[in-house]
Amino acid sequence: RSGLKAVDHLPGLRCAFTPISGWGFVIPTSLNPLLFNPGSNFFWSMKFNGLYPKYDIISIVPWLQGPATIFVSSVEMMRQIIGRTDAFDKLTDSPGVYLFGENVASLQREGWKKHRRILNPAFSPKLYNMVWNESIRIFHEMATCEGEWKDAPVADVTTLTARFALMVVSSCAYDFRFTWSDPLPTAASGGEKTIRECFDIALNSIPIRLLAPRWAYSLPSKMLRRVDYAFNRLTSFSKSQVALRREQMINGTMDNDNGLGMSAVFNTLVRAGEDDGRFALSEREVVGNTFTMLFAGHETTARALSATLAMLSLHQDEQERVYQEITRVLPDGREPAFEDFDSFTHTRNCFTEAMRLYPPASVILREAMQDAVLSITDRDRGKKVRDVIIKKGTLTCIDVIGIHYNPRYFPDPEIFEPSRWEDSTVNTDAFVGFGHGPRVCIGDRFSIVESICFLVMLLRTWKVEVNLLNNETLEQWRQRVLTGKNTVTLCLGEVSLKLTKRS
Ligand code: HEM
Repeated sequence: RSGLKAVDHLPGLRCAFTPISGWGFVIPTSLNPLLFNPGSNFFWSMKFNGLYPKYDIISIVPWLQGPATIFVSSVEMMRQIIGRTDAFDKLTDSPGVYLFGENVASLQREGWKKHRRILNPAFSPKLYNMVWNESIRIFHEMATCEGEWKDAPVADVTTLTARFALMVVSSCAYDFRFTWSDPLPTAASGGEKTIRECFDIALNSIPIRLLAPRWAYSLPSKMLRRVDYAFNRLTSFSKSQVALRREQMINGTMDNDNGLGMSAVFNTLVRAGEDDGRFALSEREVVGNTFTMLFAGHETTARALSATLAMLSLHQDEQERVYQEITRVLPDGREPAFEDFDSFTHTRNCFTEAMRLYPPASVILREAMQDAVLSITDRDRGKKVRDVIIKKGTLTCIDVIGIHYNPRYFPDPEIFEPSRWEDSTVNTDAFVGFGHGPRVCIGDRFSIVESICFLVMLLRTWKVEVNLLNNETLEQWRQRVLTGKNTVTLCLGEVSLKLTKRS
């Protein structure tokens, strides 16, 4: 009853667990008859089933575990929640802080201001220029190591985009350089997992890490030990990098600084760790931010790039427009320069449109910090219907998929139509792929720059087509690949592609 009161009796789902919780993620939806568990994937599956029959808001009130929750899918309500307001903030018990330590993405307003202020200057045109150049270097390395895709189709293009994005973010933001075939430094002693492997384990076991109490790791469970090992190893790797960089700063031996010197993201953090003023960061905060950037900055970009390639392989006409744009901007076949970035407008529209359809960050979470008045809008016209009172402590979710597929903002929302972004009347606020308001993604431009560079480098030389497996039809390929799955980010099925060198 208190849950229903918290959401002002808004209509919606009544179930055992809120889907935005560790249990909501791991309990199988096959137990539905018993628990009515919507499961972690319900934003995706419900978009086809009319999640919002009447208003742009629904409530989820769990009767077993988790806070009362609301989901909103209109720009008007999104602004009230993640725009400039004191009524809503990041979660009090933030999973991000628990997992990584205090960091810019997870802290509530007061703590966050300091972190954002320290990090903002690092995201400069100088950094983006470097992101571009590093993307070219890494792309060439990838193409060589992959044998220029002569022998076989790519079974899942995310294996390429994920490694590419991790290499770009670790090189440009952290100065951790490694090679395509040897992803990250292996452990000094034999038999240990590489940092890259630890990264994969950690990424795939976030719900387990959140659910398992500390004492559980002393149980004889191989799986829990593996998870604990991966997180601990990543922490000690990060700490050792901080110590190394600190020593280099003190001795003046910082030679591999990629030309960014003290303004590089990692150096900015380490230097803040040395400060003792108002803008000082503790070691835990430096490590927390390091992890956050690596996690936030690579998986998301990789998913967005894979979705763009999946769309361009299905829509050959759009790919041809991209190719024509590339040959127009680079008629002499020279290497693209950062100064060309703004000229690749259609390439960028394709990337934005793919991110609209498959937003890697598919929900944005906030908590009501006080009893808050929310003006709710109706589904048909987006007009204000009435005010509701959302009680303090309610979990508030911006349903990014819900907004991106809301036909009021994007007519024929299911259709991949990059040219809709050429229309000056398009509501750009309805694209929430990188968030909105003061907590908007700090790495949005970073990610767009590396992605456009990747697409230009790939599509100028290779034609990308869908690769049908085991006699499947194109429709079966669509079903297999284009069904969103909510893990930590929204991902597609394995995007299998065929790359043919253009003559
Ligand atoms: C396609 C790629 C990316 C997507 C879809 C994405 C998405 C988002 C979204 C939706 C938010 C807002 C979260 C909220 O309001 O609660 C966010 C915040 C953030 N992102 Fe990204 N991001 C991407 C790339 C990156 C990159 C490359 C970096 C770093 C190099 C990065 C670092 C961050 C950080 C630190 C925040 C927290 C900002 C703050 O709270 O002040 N992201 N991102």
